[in-house]
Amino acid sequence: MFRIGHGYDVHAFEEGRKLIIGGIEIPYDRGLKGHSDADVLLHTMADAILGALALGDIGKFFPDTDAAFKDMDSKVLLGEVVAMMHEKGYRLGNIDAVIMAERPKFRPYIDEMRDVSASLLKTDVSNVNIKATTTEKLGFTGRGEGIASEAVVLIEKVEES
Ligand SMILES: Nc1ccn([C@@H]2O[C@H](COP(=O)(O)O)[C@@H](O)[C@H]2O)c(=O)n1
Ligand SMILES: C[C@@]1(CO)OP(=O)(O)OP(=O)(O)OC[C@H]1O
Repeated sequence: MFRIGHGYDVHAFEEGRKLIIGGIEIPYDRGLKGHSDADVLLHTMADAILGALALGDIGKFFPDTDAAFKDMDSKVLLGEVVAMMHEKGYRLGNIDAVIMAERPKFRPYIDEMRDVSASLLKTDVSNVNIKATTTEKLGFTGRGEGIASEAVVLIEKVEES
């Protein structure tokens, strides 16, 4: 049995923070504001998986009012969501994600992001697609106020042997 899920997340830029996207640090003059490390891409992937499982969203499991999740490494967050998926008897089929930002240019970092994500998702890298787009200077991403990300995921029930 297959189930699909969708994730969407936004974080505003903030000076004095590291820019962490897809589990890696991207050289840039500012980072993203958040209770955690604000890894908008990994949050989107986690939300997509929770969506496919009809379990809600990451804010339900990792509330931003809980000091335990302050400055949390989002690789840990995604790892926990993947563990939930496995506990429910599903594995990842494939995931397709997009990062929306005017700057920086993500293309040089996409392969490393895919490798890190695939390892967290416990799947082969061929099942993970990550792309980036500007929004042609339109909207909050176009004005350079923040970064948005979206992902669609397919998960499949593991057959009992
Ligand atoms: N932050 C970004 C945005 C885009 N890219 C890459 O550039 C290509 C062209 O972007 P358009 O918005 O003009 O379509 C896009 O296909 C990405 O490969 C990027 O690396 N980082
Ligand atoms: C990850 C969490 C928890 O640290 O905080 P943020 O980094 O603010 O991220 P967001 O996507 O707003 O919501 C999930 C949060 O509860």
